[in-house]
Amino acid sequence: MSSVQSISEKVHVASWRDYYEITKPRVVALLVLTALVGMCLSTPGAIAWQVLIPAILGIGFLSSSAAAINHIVDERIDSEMARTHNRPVATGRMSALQASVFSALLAIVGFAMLYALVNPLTAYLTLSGLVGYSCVYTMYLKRATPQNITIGGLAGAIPPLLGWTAVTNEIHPNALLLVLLIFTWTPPHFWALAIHRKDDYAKVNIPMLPVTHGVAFTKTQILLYTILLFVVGLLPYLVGMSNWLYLVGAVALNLIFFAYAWKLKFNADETTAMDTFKFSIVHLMLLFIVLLLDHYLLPIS
Ligand code: HEM
Ligand SMILES: CC(C)=CCC/C(C)=C/CC/C(C)=C/COP(=O)(O)OP(=O)(O)O
Repeated sequence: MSSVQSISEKVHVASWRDYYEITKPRVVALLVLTALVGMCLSTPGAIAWQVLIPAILGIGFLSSSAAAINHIVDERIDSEMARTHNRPVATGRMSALQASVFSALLAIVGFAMLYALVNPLTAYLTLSGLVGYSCVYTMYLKRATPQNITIGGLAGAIPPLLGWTAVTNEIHPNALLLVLLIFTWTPPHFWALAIHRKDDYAKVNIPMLPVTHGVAFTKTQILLYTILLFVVGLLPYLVGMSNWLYLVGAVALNLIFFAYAWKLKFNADETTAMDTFKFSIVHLMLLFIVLLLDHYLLPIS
């Protein structure tokens, strides 16, 4: 490291790129997509842009704020793990104060937009997602129990409900079904990565499942969750919320996810865990796109 670089790090020279990075933009993009699908599925009609735009921005801002808090709280462990050591707050390019001010601004603007331009129910539910992820999961569960991500996953699963309530101002069972889909998807999504990064988590004493219960047990759990996800994936069709197009898409995607999990359990090579993790992201994105296509191409009368 050059001396210029080390001096600039000490005075916390954060660029716009660092601010962007601490919002976890790709995670938030997928969260917002699931919220958008929740909005669209809540009504057969079109969504008024006066609701659509503040809802998407408000949910996006509060999720980004939560992601920034995660970077602040995890400064020490992030700086010690290979995957995260170069993060803006962990390296010191950005101070915790800078990140806190940025996060607070995002939270205030996001909450105000939802409260004033969407509805208070959506504002409070989104705030509960922020508290769930940044306080309950990051500050407590992550460090306390190997079931951290199964329970904490509820915060990341909530966006379809937020989209739904933004349009209808009510908590509908179908919206909860979309939440359940993401809730069931989260363990195989994360544990596949955790297997690959097991040594990182062990080094910083974070009790992720592969560290506490071993890789073989975690692989079994991943396989079982993909079976559960297959069953949960049938529900939108079975309750009459979605049509055959969704059913075909969900069955295909969930079978592929199961095949990855099977390979991971019984025939893994060194790339299988990361391949499974990467596929999980494509899987969720396509699943929600299929929900959307099904909703608009094959409307339920
Ligand atoms: C408690 C629940 C969850 C945990 C513990 C978790 C964990 C992780 C971790 C550790 C990464 C790697 C991040 C990195 O290396 O930068 C990741 C990536 C990702 N996650 Fe999750 N995740 C969760 C829920 C979700 C949810 C609900 C979504 C979206 C609906 C999501 C979408 C993504 C995406 C898109 C990436 C790729 C990010 C990138 O390439 O920059 N995750 N997740
Ligand atoms: C308002 C609302 C819906 C908030 C939810 C916000 C949100 C960003 C959820 C994503 C979950 C996630 C990426 C967890 C990983 O955290 P980690 O600390 O285990 O992963 P890391 O080591 O990569 O930081």
